[in-house]
Amino acid sequence: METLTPRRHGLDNTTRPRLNRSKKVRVVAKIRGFTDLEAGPANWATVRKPQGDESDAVTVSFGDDQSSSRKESYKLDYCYEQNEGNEMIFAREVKPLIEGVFDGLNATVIAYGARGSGKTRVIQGSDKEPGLAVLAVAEILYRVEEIGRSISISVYEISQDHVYDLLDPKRPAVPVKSISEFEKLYLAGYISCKPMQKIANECTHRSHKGLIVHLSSPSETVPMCKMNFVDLAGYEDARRKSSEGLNLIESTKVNKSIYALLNVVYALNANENHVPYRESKLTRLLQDSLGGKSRILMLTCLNPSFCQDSAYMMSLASRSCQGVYRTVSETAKKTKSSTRPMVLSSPKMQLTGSVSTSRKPQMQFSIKKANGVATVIKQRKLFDEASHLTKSEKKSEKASFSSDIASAIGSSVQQEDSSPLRAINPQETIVLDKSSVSVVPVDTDSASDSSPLGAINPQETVVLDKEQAEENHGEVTPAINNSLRTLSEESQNIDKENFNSLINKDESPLISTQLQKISENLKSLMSSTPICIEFPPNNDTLSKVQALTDIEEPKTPIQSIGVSDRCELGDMNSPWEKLNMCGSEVKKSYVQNYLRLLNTGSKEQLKSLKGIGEKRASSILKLREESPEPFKELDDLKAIKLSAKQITKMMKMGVGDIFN
Ligand SMILES: Nc1ncnc2c1ncn2[C@@H]1O[C@H](COP(=O)(O)OP(=O)(O)OP(=O)(O)O)[C@@H](O)[C@H]1O
Repeated sequence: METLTPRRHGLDNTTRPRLNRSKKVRVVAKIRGFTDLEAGPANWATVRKPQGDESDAVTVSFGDDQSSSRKESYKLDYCYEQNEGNEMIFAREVKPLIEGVFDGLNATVIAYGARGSGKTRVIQGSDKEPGLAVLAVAEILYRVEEIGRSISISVYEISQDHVYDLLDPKRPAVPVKSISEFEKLYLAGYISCKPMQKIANECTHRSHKGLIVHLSSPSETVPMCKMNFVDLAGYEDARRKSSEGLNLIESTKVNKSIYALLNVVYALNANENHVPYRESKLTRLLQDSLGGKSRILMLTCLNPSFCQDSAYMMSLASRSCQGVYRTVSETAKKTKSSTRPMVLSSPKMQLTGSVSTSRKPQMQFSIKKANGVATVIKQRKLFDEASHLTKSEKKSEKASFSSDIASAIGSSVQQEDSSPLRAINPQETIVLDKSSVSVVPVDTDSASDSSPLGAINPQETVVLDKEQAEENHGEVTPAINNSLRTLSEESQNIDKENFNSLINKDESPLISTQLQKISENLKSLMSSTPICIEFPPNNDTLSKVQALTDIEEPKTPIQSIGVSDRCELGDMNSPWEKLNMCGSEVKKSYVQNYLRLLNTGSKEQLKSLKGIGEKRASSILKLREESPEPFKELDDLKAIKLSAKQITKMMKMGVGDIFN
């Protein structure tokens, strides 16, 4: 890369921002240029820019008017197309942030998007085109020289929740005097093989990379200012890969930190009282450059060749503009799964593969142990990997947070109801598998945890993989207790007593029996997916979960979907009620696992199901090509020409088999 001079790159002080940049967060998109292997033009997205008033939002629409019955449109502050390069983004978006940095306001530029969507090319640049970070440092250096201040930089990487200093771990920041010096340090840090990679002897892992430019303070009374550039690891829907072990954990962590960041941006944009910085290492690290009077530029990178993950990222980007713009959806008459646009799909919990049939909590409690690391996370979650809702759940979620979720999952469902009612429903999934033991949430959607109102419906889901379920045959409770003990010992944040008592001894024989039956029945259905059983909640569990998660007792208990639709918490005292409760959970679990199989099973597995022959199996596979998860609820089976009556019959037969 040639040495930069501000003038050569149009960075002289006469280049002033044309737009009013008083907004705290700007969310823009960038459609990357084509690589040599790709051919243009991209026809999956239409960018509509406002005529005249540049402060109006830009609309990006997905789907083809002619062929698709449905079209999704998202509003953002701006969308840069292929022909609009880094220098233009710099002049319009980054330069105003630099102005702010010299006025004492921290700034953060974050590039995020699907894998290969051009994030690095935008932030770091290439031989032909300098990236935003390089252009910004050139500009800052030019200006500090004039006013006698100085800069230093830090370059770091976040991999698997560990932060690595890529320059000099002994020094918090390394002074930089010229752009060539900067490029040498920055690019060297960028391409170096990091500690994690060295250990694994390979350089292919995904990680977030960040640059902090520290601007010295002009006097003791004025604090030092920072400008951050973050190149997030690419989002990838892990369901499409048979991710296992480290890859799956890595993927899950990457995605989670993207959601965590978006949650923070949303909270900041919406001026919420609580901003969930503690959700991830990255947000904690950036906290002082995101909060307060800092300015943020969210740059959603889009792949010009259609990519589902890009579209999904776009829906999230638009979501983080909530409060400023709303997602626009144009839904045509047909709403069958077969016609769903790609962006409808929301990735589900990947780590455990567990299926939750109950309502989505707003605050989650998570205890995880993977690779020897145990952490406890309490999160509010607007953006979530498990943001899937059944139809009936959607109906019951007429509070405003329903529309939040719908937008977050890219759904066209638009709720105008802005009721302030929110619910809190902490859930836990206890996962036992050979490689790791973890207690993780049944990852679900959430809304603001600042609402004073809410329902608490704690449920525990025991997930065993098939083999283990077979091996255990009713040994669930001791196994869980062992896992919990390990977890309790490893985490200082967990009260061992409380945890062990989460398992209600009275229920274990029943659960064990159910587990055994389901295990046997689902054997034919499941190849690798786990089996899921849910414990009914009770008052004891409730208080324990509350104690552990620090969740305030709701002032007004509100019934939530699923278990508590039918009975008050604490009402389930009689064995008959408990049995009923388990029965309903078993049914739900069966349906969810059945749908999961339809969404993931091989053709042969599909054909082994009652009512599904060659033709239907082929049409299921075709639907899956169009949308990664075409079957979200039983109703969706109509897309493969099954009537409601046939579906009910199939389910009855299936559930009946449990008792054969
Ligand atoms: N504007 C562009 N014009 C042409 N090719 C581009 C452009 N931007 C990116 N590319 C190419 O696209 C590919 C992916 O780019 P890049 O590495 O920047 O993506 P990324 O989103 O950072 O990827 P990852 O998710 O793996 O970190 C590279 O081959 C790059 O050269």
